[in-house]
Amino acid sequence: MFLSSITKNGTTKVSGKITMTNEDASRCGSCGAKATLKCTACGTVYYCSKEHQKKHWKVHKKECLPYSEENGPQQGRYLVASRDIPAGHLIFKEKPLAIGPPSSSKAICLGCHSPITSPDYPKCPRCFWPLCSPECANSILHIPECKYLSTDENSHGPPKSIDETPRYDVVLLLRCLALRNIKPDAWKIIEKMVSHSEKYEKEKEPFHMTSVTYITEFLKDVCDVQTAHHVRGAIITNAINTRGPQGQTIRGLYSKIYLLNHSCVPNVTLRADVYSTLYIHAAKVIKKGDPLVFSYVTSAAPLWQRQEELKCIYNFLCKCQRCTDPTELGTHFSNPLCSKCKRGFLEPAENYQHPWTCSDCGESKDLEHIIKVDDEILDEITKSCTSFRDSSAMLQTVLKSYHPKHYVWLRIAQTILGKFSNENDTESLTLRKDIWQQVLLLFFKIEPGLTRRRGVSLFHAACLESEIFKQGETTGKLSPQEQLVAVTKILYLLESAHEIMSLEPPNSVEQRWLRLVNEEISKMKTIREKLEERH
Ligand SMILES: C[S@@+](CC[C@H](N)C(=O)[O-])C[C@H]1O[C@@H](n2cnc3c(N)ncnc32)[C@H](O)[C@@H]1O
Repeated sequence: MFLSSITKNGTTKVSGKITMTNEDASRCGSCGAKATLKCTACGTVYYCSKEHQKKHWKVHKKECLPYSEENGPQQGRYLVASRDIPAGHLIFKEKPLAIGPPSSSKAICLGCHSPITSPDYPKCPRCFWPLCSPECANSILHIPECKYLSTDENSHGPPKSIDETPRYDVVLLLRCLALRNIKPDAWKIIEKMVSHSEKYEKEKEPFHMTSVTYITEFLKDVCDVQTAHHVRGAIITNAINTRGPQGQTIRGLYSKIYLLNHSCVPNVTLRADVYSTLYIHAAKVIKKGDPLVFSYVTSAAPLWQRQEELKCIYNFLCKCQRCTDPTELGTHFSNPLCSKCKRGFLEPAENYQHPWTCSDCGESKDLEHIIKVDDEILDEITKSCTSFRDSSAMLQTVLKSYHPKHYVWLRIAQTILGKFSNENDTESLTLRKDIWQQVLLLFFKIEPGLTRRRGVSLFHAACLESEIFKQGETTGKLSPQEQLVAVTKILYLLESAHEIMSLEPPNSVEQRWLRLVNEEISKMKTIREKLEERH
């Protein structure tokens, strides 16, 4: 028959685009009869025969998703590209199953998620939690948790001020639990999520325990302790942070996005609109069979910081291409120069915590020592960053102890760029532009492709080039030919930034970047036209 090989998750591949499934029989997408074959590419549509699959392809190809779900012993379930996906392609977008404030938040309205800034905020008449207006007490968003929160007879839960507090952690937890009755299908997905709750329970992690104790001991009839541990763990492991219209942080759980596994060399990007709909794009060309991965932690953190966070929150050791290469893809992002021979770099063995050994002379140091030296240097330089010229001289000094793509260099570079963004003499502009270009080269390695970080860096580099061009134009230092070359370079940078920024979803806070890039592009095009006319 069609059978040729067995895949990891117990399905049997056939030539072409169809798979035998040993799941319960479903209905044929073409005729509605009982079906035991399913589309291999997306795994969502079933067929009773190969012929009916062929017949249905005209309709299905418009909806056939470019990914499918797989399962592995180490990494659990994950999504895999079922065909080659071009860079920038919108792989899918998804609305949240449930949204709520992050685990720790300043006062935020539970009816509409607006930040609350006045200490005289209105309170919900039933549960006494802060709102932005009395009308929000009856918002659809607030009703589900209000039912539970209002059983807190002694008002242990409501925040007592507008300051940041972890009390908001329970809100999303209760909204998820409310789905058991409101949306049972969504609840089934949450039940299946990885939660690592045994770990949180065993370690008695204080934030976890406080929320679980509150909803099981102070509120009536919410759920049993095991369910509370699971849901709280599932939120911590799977929720994604987004931003509301006023820039406020909100977190949400999603029905497919949670299946994206982690890599420190991501190939997809997540972008959100203000309604927390997430857009998943290919950051670069993704080959058929590649897992779809994004980074759970910031790519700008050194190896040990990324690994500790992944272990502590997500309970695994990352074995991605970047983490297993002792030079982190040739960047030496976490490797200091050996202080003994000054030729080699200190590199970790398989376990990042083992003594780090010089690649040239074999000298070794403990991770603790490396972190201490990095912290001291960062502290000293950040404190003495008082003038732009001194700071950029320090950036050069740092290169005596670190590679130009090391994270200590990056942190100092970012501090300088932030602190001296208004220094506009030609020398400072040129130095800042050079720093941005080095930052860009680094991100090209650690956050490659169509990522927002690269888009923003390209835009900043273009704006500095543009400022230098304008000063050269005013002082008459540039010949018409040199002007044309400079404008062409600026337009190239801006158009590269545009390619990335155009992936920002409609109704997103980040659309402002796209507007800025578009404005600069049209200004530069007008200048180029005038120059070409003169030429
Ligand atoms: C958001 S979930 C991803 C989906 C998950 N694999 C599942 O089966 O539901 C995050 C969890 O997946 C696992 N995971 C994600 N990326 C991994 C990786 N690169 N290596 C090992 N485990 C990984 C970890 O258990 C992590 O806590």
